Amino acid sequence: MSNFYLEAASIIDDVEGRRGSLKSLAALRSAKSGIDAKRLLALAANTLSYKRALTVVLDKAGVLREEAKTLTAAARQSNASALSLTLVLVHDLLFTSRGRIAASMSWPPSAAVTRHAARLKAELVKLQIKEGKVAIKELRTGDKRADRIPRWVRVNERLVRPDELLEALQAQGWTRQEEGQHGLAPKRKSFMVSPHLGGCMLAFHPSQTSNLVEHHLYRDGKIVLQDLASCFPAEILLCEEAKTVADLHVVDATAAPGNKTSHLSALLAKRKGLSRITAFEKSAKRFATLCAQLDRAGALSGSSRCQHTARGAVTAVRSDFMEVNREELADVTHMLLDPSCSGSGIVGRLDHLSSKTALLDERETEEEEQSERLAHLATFQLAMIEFAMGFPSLRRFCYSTCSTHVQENEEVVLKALKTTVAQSRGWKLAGKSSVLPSWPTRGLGSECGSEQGLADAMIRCDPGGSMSDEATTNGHAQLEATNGFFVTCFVRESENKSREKNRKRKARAKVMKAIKRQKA
Ligand SMILES: C[S@@+](CC[C@H](N)C(=O)[O-])C[C@H]1O[C@@H](n2cnc3c(N)ncnc32)[C@H](O)[C@@H]1O
Repeated sequence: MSNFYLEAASIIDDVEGRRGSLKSLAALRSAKSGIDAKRLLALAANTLSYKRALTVVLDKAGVLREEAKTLTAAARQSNASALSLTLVLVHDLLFTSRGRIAASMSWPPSAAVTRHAARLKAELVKLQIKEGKVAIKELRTGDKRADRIPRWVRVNERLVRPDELLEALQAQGWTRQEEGQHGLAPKRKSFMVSPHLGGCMLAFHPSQTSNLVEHHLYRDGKIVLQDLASCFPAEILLCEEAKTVADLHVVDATAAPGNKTSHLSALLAKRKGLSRITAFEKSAKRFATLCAQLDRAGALSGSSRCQHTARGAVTAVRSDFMEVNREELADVTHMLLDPSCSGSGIVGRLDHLSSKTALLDERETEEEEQSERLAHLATFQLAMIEFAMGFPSLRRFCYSTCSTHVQENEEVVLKALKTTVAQSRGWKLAGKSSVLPSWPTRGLGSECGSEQGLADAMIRCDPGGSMSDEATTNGHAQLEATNGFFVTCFVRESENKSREKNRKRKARAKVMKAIKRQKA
């Protein structure tokens, strides 16, 4: 137990010293100590999100002054700071219902903090009164937008029908809440059904995440915890093909951890006609996760859980997508391209907590680094799109990111449309009518010049929800709250049409050249 607090304290110090992200540091410490990474991550993240309030309470109660010797000596054991160690202990003393700290009372630092329990609790109440915060969670300085986003759950239609699943949930005491009933967000023991994506997306109260993860429906792969926005690419990619019987070969170019791949698979399983998916992943570690997720979802080709239908079965390949031989994949008709990105749309990342304490000159360096990083990512994203555009039989592909940056979104897409391969092969953006027209927030018009059609062909989800007028009037506001996301869909004009367009473009260029020559 004592190790648990020391490791969590060290993670906090390392995050604040910018030596890595919370997640990666928790994984590292877990590998070294054998302590569950999720528990470490939860304690470090929660302590950080309450750090401001905890520091005030700690200071007023004088714990660090009075117990400096004990706390400093213990913290030194793992090179953690006495402050971070005290914060994690006080966090558990004040905020965990079962008082986890009681389990380690024989450890001097736990005993030292517990000696001040009454004073610490009194200071916490005083702070709540002073700041007018009725609930303790209002003292958090974390990302408030996270509270607005429901815990989105996708019904895995490969293994269960939505009506069957709703019945199972209701039989287990969950109630279905209609939109507008008791406000705009799902209550604790209820769920709502999204008006988007044909009834397969359910919104739960965010506090239900751990209940859902432990639920057998999750373990059996019948539900997938997946953000609403993250389900748009597969839906948009296949919406035109839902009723056709044409054979499809779909590629997921950058697949792990596999949420979008398993969604693709579920959509294809419902469709008539032959279909298969090839999913590529470059990283060995993430490839293992991909296979495990696909297996649980009953989508991994050849696995016993995938036997009920071969339609939409996934062959997972550990490979760099940019090195595949496109001629060997000459029958690929559709593709998802969801490359690595900055992840700036993901709500709840605590990176901002440490940036608040950064010195000004550090911040300037950071901005420079950030713009370099974005430029690097955008170059890689554009290269991926260009590579995809060269697949011989590709008809339609979706490009998506969980970034809010224009550089990774509108800018990359507009550059891609101007590339030689796009022009020569007739790639353009699919119109709004086949790109989830019901979704209210679209690409940034200011970035797309005068062409409103282009912006409308793109979807943007604002982190934490758009609060668009339409959403608010329809009572959907929280039912449209997602992480930040961007998606658009490229389609290929028919060969003849694109050849004709090319011919005209060349003819125009020739005339322009002749005019210029005459003027000269
Ligand atoms: C944003 S994540 C994909 C998330 C996934 N689509 C999902 O919804 O679960 C990007 C993934 O692409 C992988 N990746 C990056 N470059 C790649 C490449 N050249 N070939 C294959 N995979 C790549 C990364 O390792 C990472 O797992």
